[in-house]
Amino acid sequence: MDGKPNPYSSSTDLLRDVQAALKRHRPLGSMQSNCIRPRRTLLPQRRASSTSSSSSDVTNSQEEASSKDSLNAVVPSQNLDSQKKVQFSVPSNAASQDGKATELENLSSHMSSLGFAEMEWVEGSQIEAWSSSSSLGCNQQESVQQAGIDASLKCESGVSSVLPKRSVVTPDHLQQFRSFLSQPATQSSVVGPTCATTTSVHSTSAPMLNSTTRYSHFRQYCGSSVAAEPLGEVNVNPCPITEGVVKSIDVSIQETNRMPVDPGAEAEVRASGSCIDDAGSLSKESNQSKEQQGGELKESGNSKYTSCDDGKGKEAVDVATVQMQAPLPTTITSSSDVKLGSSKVEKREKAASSKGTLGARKRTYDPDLFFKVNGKLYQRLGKIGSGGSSEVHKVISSDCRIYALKKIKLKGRDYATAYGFCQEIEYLNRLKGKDNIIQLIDYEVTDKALLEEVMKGSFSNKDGRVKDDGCIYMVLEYGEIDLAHMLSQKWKELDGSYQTIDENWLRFYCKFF
Ligand SMILES: Nc1ncnc2c1ncn2[C@@H]1O[C@H](COP(=O)(O)OP(=O)(O)OP(=O)(O)O)[C@@H](O)[C@H]1O
Repeated sequence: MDGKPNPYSSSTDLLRDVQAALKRHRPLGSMQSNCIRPRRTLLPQRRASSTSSSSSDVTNSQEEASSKDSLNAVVPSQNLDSQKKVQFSVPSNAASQDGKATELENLSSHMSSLGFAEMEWVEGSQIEAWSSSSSLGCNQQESVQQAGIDASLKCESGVSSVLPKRSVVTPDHLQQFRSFLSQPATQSSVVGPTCATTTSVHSTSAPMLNSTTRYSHFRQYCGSSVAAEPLGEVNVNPCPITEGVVKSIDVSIQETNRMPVDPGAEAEVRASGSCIDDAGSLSKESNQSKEQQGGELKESGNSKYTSCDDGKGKEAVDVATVQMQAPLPTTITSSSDVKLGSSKVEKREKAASSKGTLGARKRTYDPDLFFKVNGKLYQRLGKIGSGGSSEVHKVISSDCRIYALKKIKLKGRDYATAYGFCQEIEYLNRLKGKDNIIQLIDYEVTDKALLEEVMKGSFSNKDGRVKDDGCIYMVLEYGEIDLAHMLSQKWKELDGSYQTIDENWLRFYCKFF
């Protein structure tokens, strides 16, 4: 036919070749899944014919072609278009697919002459699919140039991973592709995941994102709320952002150092200082007032800090109060100044009210809970015992020491008895520093004239009685046990027996009591 030598000498050879061709190019719809393998054996031929495609490209293209075959088999209505597109795409690829295309052309012509019309469809669809898929690979620059497309842009923008899935490259597709390429590069990030990082370059949301990120960095590393800088500065270059952060921090620090000393704060400092003094004296009197004093000290420390950090040393703040200062808050803004102002007023009112309360408590205390001896308060912990004219209580002092406080009521007693009670004080004073003697820590006789006579050794008012509600307070060392308790316990142990207390035992313990 057409004057060309007929390679098929007989119909048997022709049929054998046709069967071989059918095996190689049978549509996937009529084949089992494992029938794809013989087609892969043809890869060396295609690879040899292709000068620019890599092995991976060919493999991918072939697989795409297989899927294309199945698509064409399922949708035969596209057969006519496919045949047309074969004529469109084959010439561009025929040169590179020399052996394969020639063989298929020959087969096609012979099959058509023999009336195998379907063979032409299968062949055409196969070639079209193969050529279309291979022509859309990243390295198939010939087909890409035919479409007027830059292959590098296709590969970089990730189009290569999308287009091969399309059935055929039609003019509409090419037009869409051209319009796609004419769009700004920012949208390429939407198509290809590899360009996603470039989205923020032209994104309108990027400034907000950057400023937010920068603000969070401020909060994270500086812990201060600094006014946001203009967005333009932020988005031009990431480096200035860092500089801006540093500058802003410096500004905030300078503002901190330049904070003027508030006269009100100074007065507050002095007021809190005097309050400390008062509280210091009160701490000796009451533990409750001491707790309040601690709260007062904390407040004064906080309020004092802003005025003391001026670096000029104007404020003569004692070391103790400075050590109690709270850490400097890094947030210094106008709003914080307003808050500081209001807090100062509140603190002043609070200090005034607390000072009034402290003054009231300074004068009054619960006599059932506290004993006052020579201006010192002792809190009652419990009653130890009682004697003929007194009662002894276990107490704790302001320096947290435990004592025994003996209280002798003088009201209504005759003067001679009261005089005898006061002599006990004199004797204990004489035994100060002696071993095995309970030490007298402190004492107070409310009737000062009585105590003076006792100390002088004079006794003028023999028939008189103590008129006032006088008491004798004696602060003693606290003894765990005394001889009386030792003897009572010993008698309990010997109760019911005919034994008596061992004299040696009695001598031994009498040395300690
Ligand atoms: N310093 C002390 N430490 C511990 N307990 C004490 C102390 N002084 C007294 N007591 C206890 O208090 C109780 C009463 O003591 P107090 O001195 O009043 O007793 P008294 O001397 O026997 O009586 P009075 O002296 O009135 O005749 C005693 O039983 C004693 O156990």
